[in-house]
Amino acid sequence: MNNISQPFYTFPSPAKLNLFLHIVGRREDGYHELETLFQFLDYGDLIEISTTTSSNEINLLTPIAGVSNHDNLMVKAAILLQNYTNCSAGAYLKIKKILPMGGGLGGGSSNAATVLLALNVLWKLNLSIQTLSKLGLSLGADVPIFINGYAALARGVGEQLSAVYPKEYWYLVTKPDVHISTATIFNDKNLPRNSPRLTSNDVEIESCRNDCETLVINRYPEVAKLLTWLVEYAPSRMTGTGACIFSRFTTRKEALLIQSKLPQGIESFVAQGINQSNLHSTLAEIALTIPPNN
Ligand SMILES: C[C@@](CO)(OP(=O)(O)O)[C@H](O)COP(=O)(O)OP(=O)(O)OC[C@H]1O[C@@H](n2ccc(N)nc2=O)[C@H](O)[C@@H]1O
Ligand SMILES: Nc1ncnc2c1ncn2[C@@H]1O[C@H](COP(=O)(O)OP(=O)(O)O)[C@@H](O)[C@H]1O
Repeated sequence: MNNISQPFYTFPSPAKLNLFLHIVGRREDGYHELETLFQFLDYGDLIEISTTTSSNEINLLTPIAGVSNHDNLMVKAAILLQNYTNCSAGAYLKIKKILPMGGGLGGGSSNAATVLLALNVLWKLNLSIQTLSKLGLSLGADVPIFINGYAALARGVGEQLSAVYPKEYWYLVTKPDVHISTATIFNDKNLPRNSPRLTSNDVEIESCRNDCETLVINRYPEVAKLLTWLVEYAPSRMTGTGACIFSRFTTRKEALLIQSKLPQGIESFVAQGINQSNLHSTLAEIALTIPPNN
């Protein structure tokens, strides 16, 4: 039996969209240099955390199918933070997984960022956003944007962030029935890697693109078919290395209408693009409720 005596606190773990994604070069270690515009969605997973001082174990009470607890980015994030700070406390973690995995919505990275930020508060570690971002980057290239919590134009592998304020449209997000691995796309010899670098941060999203999209369309007919269907209704583009596609609408009502017409069997949801992650307001609220000697 688990001896859980402290309350569980609930934290959101939102999705991200890459409103565009340009590949501008490749580093010597093989990683690609990107210029990508990140915005959050008001939609994502929910993570519950309870801390303990009676053991330093990290217990994930809700395993994710297909991911061993040992490999789960939530567990890895908690252990990384413990080791970095020599923290002797432990934690119980639960997740309500809502985001599709491997869809380019950044769910795993978001989960890692939520655990880092939440345990920093619950364990009272007081690490800065900069330090947490650096730690998070070792878990995945998308972790720093979720730690940062503001929409941003990202350079490097996604860790050099400049604040931007794209319009907060409504999106219909659809998932073709394929799993695309980030590594497979980045390792493909046909991936274009030489987009010109942006000359300013003030960019027109419509005139940009996702440099992975053509390759993915050529390799995965399910993605090509769905994208061809969606562009008849709204501007639509792939996020990350796929396979999810986001279609842009001015109102929620329009997005819901097209969702109702989707071909049968396509997983989808409607959400609003937001320039501040909803995790950060929750963290501030919870920080105020934690007793000083907890
Ligand atoms: C492409 C993006 C865009 O936001 O998102 P996703 O499609 O995964 O959501 C990210 O850069 C993905 O970041 P993340 O999913 O954290 O990637 P990682 O786990 O760090 O990397 C997986 C593998 O992809 C390759 N990789 C990743 C990022 C990058 N800039 N260049 C690469 O070449 C490397 O081979 C690496 O081993
Ligand atoms: N907590 C987690 N949530 C989702 N995926 C995880 C998690 N921990 C590890 N993973 C692994 O990370 C992979 C990428 O997942 P995810 O971040 O959702 O996709 P993407 O990088 O395409 O946005 C998954 O296929 C899974 O093997």
